[in-house]
Amino acid sequence: MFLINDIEVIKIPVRNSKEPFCNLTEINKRIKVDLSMSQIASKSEYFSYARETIAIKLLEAALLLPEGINFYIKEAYRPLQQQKDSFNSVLEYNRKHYGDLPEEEIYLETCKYVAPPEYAPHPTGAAIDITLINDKGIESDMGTEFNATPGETDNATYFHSDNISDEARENRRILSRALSRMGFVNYEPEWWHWSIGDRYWALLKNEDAAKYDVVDGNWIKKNTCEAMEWK
Ligand SMILES: C[C@@H](N)C(=O)N[C@H](C)C(=O)O
Ligand SMILES: [Zn+2]
Repeated sequence: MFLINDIEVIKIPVRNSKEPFCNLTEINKRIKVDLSMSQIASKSEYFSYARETIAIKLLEAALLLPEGINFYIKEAYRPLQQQKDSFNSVLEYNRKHYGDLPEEEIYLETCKYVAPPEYAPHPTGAAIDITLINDKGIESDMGTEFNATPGETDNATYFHSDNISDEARENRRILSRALSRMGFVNYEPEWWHWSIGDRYWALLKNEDAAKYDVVDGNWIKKNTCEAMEWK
């Protein structure tokens, strides 16, 4: 398993595709978005936007889900400043919590949970944080809360953790089967984090480069997908 800051990941070049962003709230009723934003730090108006390829592949994946089960997006695009703030605050927390560990290990523990801003996929529009929800609005049991940390869950946030119930394991399998078939890759320390087109994806898929560079909200505003007939 690679961490998001491993040398094999960060040495991958980035191509800077000009691919537009799509609002994931507009795609299909099988793709729902947590509009409360209550479990994320970002207040960005573009938190539900991702690159067009992600939107297209997500739609295809949604149609593979069992009847009555839907995708539930928690966060997609995240501004770079938010990524910096989150990384620094988790690093600070870990310094207090794991005070007796060497700084290098504290840094690695932080990278399991939040990517260093220099290599982070959310500010490029390549990553989504996603879970499952039924037609009655009840989220599936995935074994941990969304955005729990490996440290506080005895590593149960790891996708392949054996430290979860059979039901949660089956729900993770449902999530993975649909997303993996459409080309998404998972970040193993977080069952909810999936991407296409970032460095992590390029490494796992043997691609010679990542597709997307960091953009800001002004760029997204000028480069949104044409309203298309998704459904
Ligand atoms: C903080 C969590 N939701 C997340 O997105 N982690 C990954 C590793 C990231 O920051 O890209
Ligand atoms: Zn994520």
